[in-house]
Amino acid sequence: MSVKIVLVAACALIDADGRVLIAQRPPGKPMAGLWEFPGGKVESGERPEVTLIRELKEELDISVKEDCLAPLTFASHAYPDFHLLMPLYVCRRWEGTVTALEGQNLTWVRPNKLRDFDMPPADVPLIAHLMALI
Ligand SMILES: Nc1nc2c([nH]c(=O)n2[C@H]2C[C@H](O)[C@@H](COP(=O)(O)OP(=O)(O)OP(=O)(O)O)O2)c(=O)[nH]1
Repeated sequence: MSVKIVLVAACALIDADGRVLIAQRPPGKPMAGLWEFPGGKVESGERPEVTLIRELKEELDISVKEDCLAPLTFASHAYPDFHLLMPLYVCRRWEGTVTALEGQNLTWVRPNKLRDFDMPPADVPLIAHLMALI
């Protein structure tokens, strides 16, 4: 049986206090209300770093340089209707002020508090990697 693999690039923005930005998926979308790392689907022919730079501008109004995106780990998770493959980058440096351009709720959280937020199941194993990093 074939499975649809969906490639999503995600980023943990980390502020000077070691807090990570998460965003709440808006109503109407799959997994609405869950807290996730900013990012989005990698379009055909697009490099994941380019996806992230594009999504961070569209969603958060910040400019990120490619050499400020450091790969940390990835999620590989079987959802009922697709398989998610999601590289997680970290970024500590950007230009501009983080602004919720799509009306999404945003919050900055210490990694050891991420478990207090409902996140997509694919994201749960990523928390330990952020705790180890910060
Ligand atoms: N951005 C992001 N997506 C995540 C995370 N964890 C996780 O399972 N996902 C899933 C949710 C979606 O199925 C997919 C990301 O797609 P998306 O946010 O660009 O698209 P979407 O579901 O709104 O769908 P679409 O309308 O753009 O087609 O990856 C995460 O931490 N960040």
